Amino acid sequence: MRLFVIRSLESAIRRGGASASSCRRFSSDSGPERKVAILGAAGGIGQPLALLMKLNPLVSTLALYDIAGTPGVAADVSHINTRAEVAGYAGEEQLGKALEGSDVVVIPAGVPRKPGMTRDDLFNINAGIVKSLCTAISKYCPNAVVNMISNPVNSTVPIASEVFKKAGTYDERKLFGVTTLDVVRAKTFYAGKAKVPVAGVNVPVVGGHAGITILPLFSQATPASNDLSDEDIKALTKRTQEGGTEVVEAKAGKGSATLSMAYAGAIFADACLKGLNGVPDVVECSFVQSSITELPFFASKVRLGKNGVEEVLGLGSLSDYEEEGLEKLKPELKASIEKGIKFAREN
Ligand SMILES: NC(=O)C1=CN([C@@H]2O[C@H](COP(=O)(O)OP(=O)(O)OC[C@H]3O[C@@H](n4cnc5c(N)ncnc54)[C@H](O)[C@@H]3O)[C@@H](O)[C@H]2O)C=CC1
Ligand SMILES: O=C([O-])CC(=O)C(=O)O
Repeated sequence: MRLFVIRSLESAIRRGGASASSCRRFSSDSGPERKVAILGAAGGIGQPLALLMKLNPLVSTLALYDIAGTPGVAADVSHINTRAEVAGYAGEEQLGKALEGSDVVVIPAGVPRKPGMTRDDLFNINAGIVKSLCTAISKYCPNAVVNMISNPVNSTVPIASEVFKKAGTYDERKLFGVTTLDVVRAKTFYAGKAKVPVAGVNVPVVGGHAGITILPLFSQATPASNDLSDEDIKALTKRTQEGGTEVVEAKAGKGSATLSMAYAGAIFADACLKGLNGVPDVVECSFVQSSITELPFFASKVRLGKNGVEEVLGLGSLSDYEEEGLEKLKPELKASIEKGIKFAREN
């Protein structure tokens, strides 16, 4: 699954090189028609994510929406000779058209962090953006699977759930907070430390998507490593929890992770599409409505299917260090969830 981008690139190149018919739509080996909409598509994440989704052979229609700038991004991406038909939509009056008929809506709309800020500092601006976009989703594509990237994810997902509930369109199986970047980071950092090939590494990351609420479960990492000390595990955990801040500081005021996030977002959207298409055993970590802890939303492994979440998988057995991390994260995650719910109910 991790190789889909490379495979897509390879197959795109093969098609491009095969014959003049490469400009036709290829659906025979790509499954059913699937429309993906990206909201915030002209942004730092949105643009590379648009590129990666254009390379995904499961996508037949790609709608790129932003408040401005999307016609240029769409014209650019549309020249790539892959299956997806691309259209750009700019401004609120075009949002309905962008959303109509969407199977998957990916939302990287909103402001990113600058050094010194927490993700929660983005709440005041991004909560309103997410609320208005979700209101439009409930109107124009109420059955779509929603992939929420906009921060703070720990609050924006609960906001989305409340908006959908108010509109009478909430299906808890179809709302996902995208935490894939935490998994991507945990895999990379673990592979580097354990000196194992990164392509075969798996690490579940649970909890939420901010600071200590990000809880990588290195005790369940595969392949297992006996060479890592408790100190190594603590350092890996901290680096995963602060991966976003590492990028924000390195970018020094020019935003947060965009390229790695686009990669992670493309992996997660691809998993959702595979699930919708009936591919069995598609499992990814995501922040979803959950009853595996006492918190109403929680990130854990979920099995994806034709209707979104098919099964929220349990946490498995945790080390003492992870148990401690789990108890520590709960108050912060609970407060962020409640903040989102309160905002949506009062605004
Ligand atoms: N879930 C995760 O793991 C991650 C989440 N993020 C979050 O993703 C969000 C976007 O980050 P970037 O792309 O770097 O920011 P950016 O500022 O480069 O792009 C955001 C885009 O959203 C657009 N936008 C603003 N209001 C909108 C609206 N009402 N409708 C549609 N589009 C709208 C802007 O015009 C802009 O093009 C931020 O909130 C950031 O914190 C970033 C990295 C990882
Ligand atoms: O750190 C940020 O603000 C962006 C983000 O969520 C991440 O990179 O994990």
